[in-house]
Amino acid sequence: VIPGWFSEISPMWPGEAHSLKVEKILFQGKSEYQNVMVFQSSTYGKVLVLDGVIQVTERDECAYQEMIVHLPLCSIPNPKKVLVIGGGDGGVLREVSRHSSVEHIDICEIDAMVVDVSKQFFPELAVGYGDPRVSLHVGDGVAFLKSVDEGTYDAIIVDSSDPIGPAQELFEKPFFESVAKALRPGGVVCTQAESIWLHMHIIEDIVSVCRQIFKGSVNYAWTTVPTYPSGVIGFMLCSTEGPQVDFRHPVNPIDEKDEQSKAKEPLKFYNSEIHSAAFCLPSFAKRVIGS
Ligand SMILES: NCCCCCc1nc2ccccc2[nH]1
Repeated sequence: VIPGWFSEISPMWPGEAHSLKVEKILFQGKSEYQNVMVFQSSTYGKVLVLDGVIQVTERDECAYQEMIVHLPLCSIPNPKKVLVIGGGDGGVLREVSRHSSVEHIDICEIDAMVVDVSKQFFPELAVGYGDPRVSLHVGDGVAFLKSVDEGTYDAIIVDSSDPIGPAQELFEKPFFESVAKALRPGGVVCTQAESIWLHMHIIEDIVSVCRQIFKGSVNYAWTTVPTYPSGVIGFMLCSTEGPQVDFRHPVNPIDEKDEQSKAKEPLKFYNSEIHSAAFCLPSFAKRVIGS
């Protein structure tokens, strides 16, 4: 261990470790589910770490939060009811609330410490909790989905950590089946779906499960996040049977028309061109994922 540096060593990326220079450790705790740490980095702002894995940094979180939200929500004409599984830092909520058509946002986060730590150290992420349309449920997303009526949501966003730890069940077939049930016909889901450089086997399994369950369309998109190992992370975008969803051509572009977005910081990463480009894959990934 080099003093003053945080190295992200994890079985999720064997043989490599991204490092950030540490100015000061701001919080260290152990919740019911995981170790939680916040530190001030020298060049990426504040950093949230769960069980030794970087979840967000102030400098590059926009690339992840904006894409995981606007790729699904800009692909359907009029999203009204949205569910977020995970996402306890609040960044996803901030992005969903840019859509003026949205009437209600449920968020189910298993770890209350993540919510509290975000409110204390990441105000520009936790701002998402201030939206009156938001209702927070602290608990297991698997159980929450079993409790909702069929066809409740237009969109479900699964902003999970990784299959090692509390989020493990969010990568398994029963969970995807309950997501499909909770969506209306032509509803959409977007899940955190690992890295094509590191996790092609995990992605292959997720794609095959999704193709069995989601009879609309199944797509993989990706973005660049410098503080995620391999510099990229991807998303599964699926729609249920019903009104066709063409994820590659946003029907509901987000721009200044949404008065909510006027009240907010302008988008730093997402735009309609990068939306379409996100679905273009390198050949080694296309062979596995299919187009
Ligand atoms: N909710 C935050 C999503 C990121 C979780 C941590 C993480 N960081 C990653 C880097 C590469 C591939 C998958 C990853 N998963």
